[in-house]
Amino acid sequence: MGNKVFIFDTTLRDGEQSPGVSLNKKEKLDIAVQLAKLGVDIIEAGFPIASPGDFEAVKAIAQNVSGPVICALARIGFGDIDRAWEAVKYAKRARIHTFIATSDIHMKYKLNKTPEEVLEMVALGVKRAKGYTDDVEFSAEDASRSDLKFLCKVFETAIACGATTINVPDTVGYATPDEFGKFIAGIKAGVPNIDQAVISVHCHNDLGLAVANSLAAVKNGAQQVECALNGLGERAGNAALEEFVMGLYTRRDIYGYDTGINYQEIYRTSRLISSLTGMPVQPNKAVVGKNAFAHESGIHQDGVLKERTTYEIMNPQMLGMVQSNLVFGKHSGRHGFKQRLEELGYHLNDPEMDQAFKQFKELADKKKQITDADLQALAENLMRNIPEKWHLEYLYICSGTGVTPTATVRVVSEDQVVEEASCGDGPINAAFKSLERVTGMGVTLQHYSLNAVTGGKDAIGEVTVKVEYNDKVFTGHGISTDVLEASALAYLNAINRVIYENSNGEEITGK
Ligand SMILES: CC(=O)SCCNC(=O)CCNC(=O)[C@H](O)C(C)(C)COP(=O)(O)OP(=O)(O)OC[C@H]1O[C@@H](n2cnc3c(N)ncnc32)[C@H](O)[C@@H]1OP(=O)(O)O
Ligand SMILES: CC(C)C(=O)C(=O)O
Repeated sequence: MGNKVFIFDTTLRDGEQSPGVSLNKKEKLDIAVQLAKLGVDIIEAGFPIASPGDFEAVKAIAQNVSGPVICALARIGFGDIDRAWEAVKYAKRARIHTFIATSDIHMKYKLNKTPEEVLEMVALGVKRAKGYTDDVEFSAEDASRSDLKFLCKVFETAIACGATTINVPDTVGYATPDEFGKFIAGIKAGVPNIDQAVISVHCHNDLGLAVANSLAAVKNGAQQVECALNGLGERAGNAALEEFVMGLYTRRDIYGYDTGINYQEIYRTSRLISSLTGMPVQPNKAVVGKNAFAHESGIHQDGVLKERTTYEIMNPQMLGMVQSNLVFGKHSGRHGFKQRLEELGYHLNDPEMDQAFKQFKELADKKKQITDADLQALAENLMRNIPEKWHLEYLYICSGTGVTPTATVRVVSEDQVVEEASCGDGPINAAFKSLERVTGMGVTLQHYSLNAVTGGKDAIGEVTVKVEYNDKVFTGHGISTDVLEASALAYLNAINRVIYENSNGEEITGK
C-alpha cells in the first residue's frame, strides 16, 4: 500500500445519478475504457439491480475492461448482492460494494429499522458478498451524521464478516474539513480490527467542501478516495477526481501521497465525459475549465510571459492540454491533420479519418483558423456517431421581428426523401417540430444547451439536446458554425439514437 491513495471512480454510478444524465451501454463502456487509461484503481460501473440496462452495462464493462478492479453497487439485501455479482463476476478483479445507512435519521425515517437490526443486516449482507468474492467494500451511508460509537461497531462487524474496504460517506455533504479529518481519526482509533481493511471516503459537495474533506481524510488515515470526473454526482456532485488528484500532487509537500493516475489523460477524460453526459464543464472550473489556465489581465500576462509559474501552480501540458505549433486552416493537408488529432489523443480508423478530414475542410471554408478545440469538437462528434436512419439534407429557416418563425427540412434515408415545414414559437422550435414530422417520431425535448467551442464570431456552436421517448432519455449532439443548423443536427441525432437503440433491442439506462 505504502504511500499510495487508491482512486475509486464513481462517475458511472454516482456520477450517473446527476439529474439529467443518462448513459447507454456503449457510452458507459467508452468511458470505462478511458478511465482505465486514466489509471483509476477501481471503476464503480453501476448499480445492477437498478435496471436491466445498468445490469448489462456493468456486465459489459466487467467483460471488456482490464486494469482496474470493476465494482458493482448493491443495497445490503441478498437480492441486490446476488444481482451485483451476476453482473460483475466476469471481471478479472471484481468487487461488490454493499451499503446501508447508519445515521439515526436514516435508520428511523428511511429504513424504519433499529440500530440492532441494521447491525444484523450488515453482518448478513457482508457475509453474502464475501461468499462471492474476496474483494468486498462496505459503506455506512450518511456516516458523517452517524453516532461515532455505533459506526465503529458497524465497521468492526463488517470487517469481521469479510469487508476489505470500509467506506465513510459524507452522503449529504454536511461535514467540514477539520471535523471530517477528526472523524476519520476517530474511526481509526475506535475500530479494533481496522488494520484488516482499507479506509475509504466518499464526499459530496453540497457545501463545496468535497475535495477539501477528502484531503483532510487522507491526512488522517484514509487510503481510498471515491470521486467522479468533473465533480458529477447526486445533487451538487461528488469530489471532483481531477481536483483531488491534482491537490494531492501539487501539495505533495504536505500530503506525501501518490496516486496511480496518468495525469496526461485528465483533460481528455474530462472532455469525453462532458461530451457523453451532456453536462458542460463551467469555464472557471478548477483544473479542467476553459479558463483554468487563461490569463486575462496585463500584470498576470506579463508575469506568465516572464516565468509561467508566477501564476500557474500546475502545468496544463501535464494534464494533456497540448499546445500546437501547427496552425490549421483550409490549406492544411491530411498528414498534419492526422498527426495533430493523434497528438490530441484521437486515434480514428480510416473511414472515420476520411469523414473527419472532409468535415475539417468544410469547416475551414467557413472559419479562417482552426484551433485544437475545433479539432477536438470534430473528433468527438465523430466518436459519438451512430448509424443514421435519417440524414439532414436541407434546412431553411425564416425568422425575425414581426415574422412567424417557420422551418422547412428535408431528410433522406436509404430509400426515402421527405420534406416538411412547420411554424414554431421560435426558429429552433420550428425546426424541431419539422424534424418530428418528417421522421414521424414524437419525442419530448427535456434539455437544450449551446456551447461556443472557441471565442470569436466564427466559433463552432456545439448543441446538446436530451429528448424523452417512452420514459427514457436520449442525448443528441450537433456542431456547426451556424447555431440553428447545429440545433437541427443535434435534434436529428437524438431522434436517430432513439431509432437505433430501439431497433437494436438495446436497453438504455434511464433513471
Ligand atoms: C447514497 C446513494 O447514492 S445510494 C444509491 C442511490 N441510487 C439509486 O437509488 C439509483 C437506483 N435506484 C433504483 O433504481 C431504485 O431505487 C431501486 C431499484 C434500488 C429500488 O427501487 P424500489 O424497490 O422501487 O424502492 P424505492 O427506491 O422506492 O425505495 C427504496 C427501498 O430500499 C430501502 N433501502 C434503502 N437503502 C437500503 C439499503 N442500503 N439496504 C437495504 N434496503 C435499503 C428503503 O428503505 C426502501 O425500502 P421500502 O420499500 O421497504 O421502504
Ligand atoms: C452508496 C454510498 C457510498 C453513497 O453513494 C453515498 O453515501 O453518498
